[in-house]
Amino acid sequence: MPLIVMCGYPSSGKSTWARKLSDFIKEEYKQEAIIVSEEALLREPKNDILDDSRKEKELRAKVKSEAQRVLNKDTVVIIDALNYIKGYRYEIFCMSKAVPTRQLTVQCEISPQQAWAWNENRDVDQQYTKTVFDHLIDRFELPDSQNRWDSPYFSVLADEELDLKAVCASLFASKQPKPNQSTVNKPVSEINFLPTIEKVASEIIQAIAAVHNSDSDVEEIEVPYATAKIKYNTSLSITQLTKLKRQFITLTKNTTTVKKEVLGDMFVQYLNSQIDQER
Ligand SMILES: Nc1ncnc2c1ncn2[C@@H]1O[C@H](COP(=O)(O)OP(=O)(O)OP(=O)(O)O)[C@@H](O)[C@H]1O
Repeated sequence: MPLIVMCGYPSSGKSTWARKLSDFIKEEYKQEAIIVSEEALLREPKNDILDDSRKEKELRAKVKSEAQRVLNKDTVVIIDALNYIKGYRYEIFCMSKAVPTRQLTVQCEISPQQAWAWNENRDVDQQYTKTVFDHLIDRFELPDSQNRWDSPYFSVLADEELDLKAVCASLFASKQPKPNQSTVNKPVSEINFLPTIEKVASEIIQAIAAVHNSDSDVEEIEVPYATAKIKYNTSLSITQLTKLKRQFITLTKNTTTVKKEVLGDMFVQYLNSQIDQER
């Protein structure tokens, strides 16, 4: 069943709306809606974790693997977390595709000033410190409805009600393509997935390696099998790129709906999202 990705500044109402959505889905659709809560997975005070990039990364990984554990075709899952990194949201999108299930994004779209005011009114043990709060706001990569992984996209402003009916209509309306549906472009899984993705990803990495070796001063690299370009980052070694290739293959190998024609662009988007996280 589908996945809802909550997103928003710290203290912007994500948990409040996640609970309301979950209740609405249970009441109106008689469906279980599990909330995977970042807060519930904290093993230390949240400011200590969010102030430490290694611990924060571990927390993100925990949230993702918990969502992956409960995500199946029968349960709605709501990820109630900051979800502020574009590349991380893209990884979640790949995870949904692998099930396959539908995914949508709900952003609590309030101003930093409003979020800080709500933060100050919380119980002290739930408050963000000013340093952590400002740091998160600075690094926030807002969702963009033009991105496939942020779409369908819904937002709720500070003084508004989220349109729960519209969210659910979008969530339950569109049926997932059947894995064996016959289409003009065969899904990769039907055309010998592993050799195909290996070949596409390896040739893309070779194109990046060629630029690495030539010492060229470029910002973007054109690669085969993709219309999107790679954002060039000299600090990313070929060993790291090869590791990212393996991660990408693991993420997408159970996918039944991806067509061969889009694999190259998917891999480029994956690499770019990882490169963004390295910056
Ligand atoms: N629409 C609203 N009007 C006024 N206060 C609100 C509103 N929505 C949430 N709050 C308050 O703001 C605080 C933060 O809300 P909530 O926990 O839902 O945010 P969050 O984005 O999940 O926070 P966190 O970043 O810690 O996960 C709470 O005290 C909550 O009661």
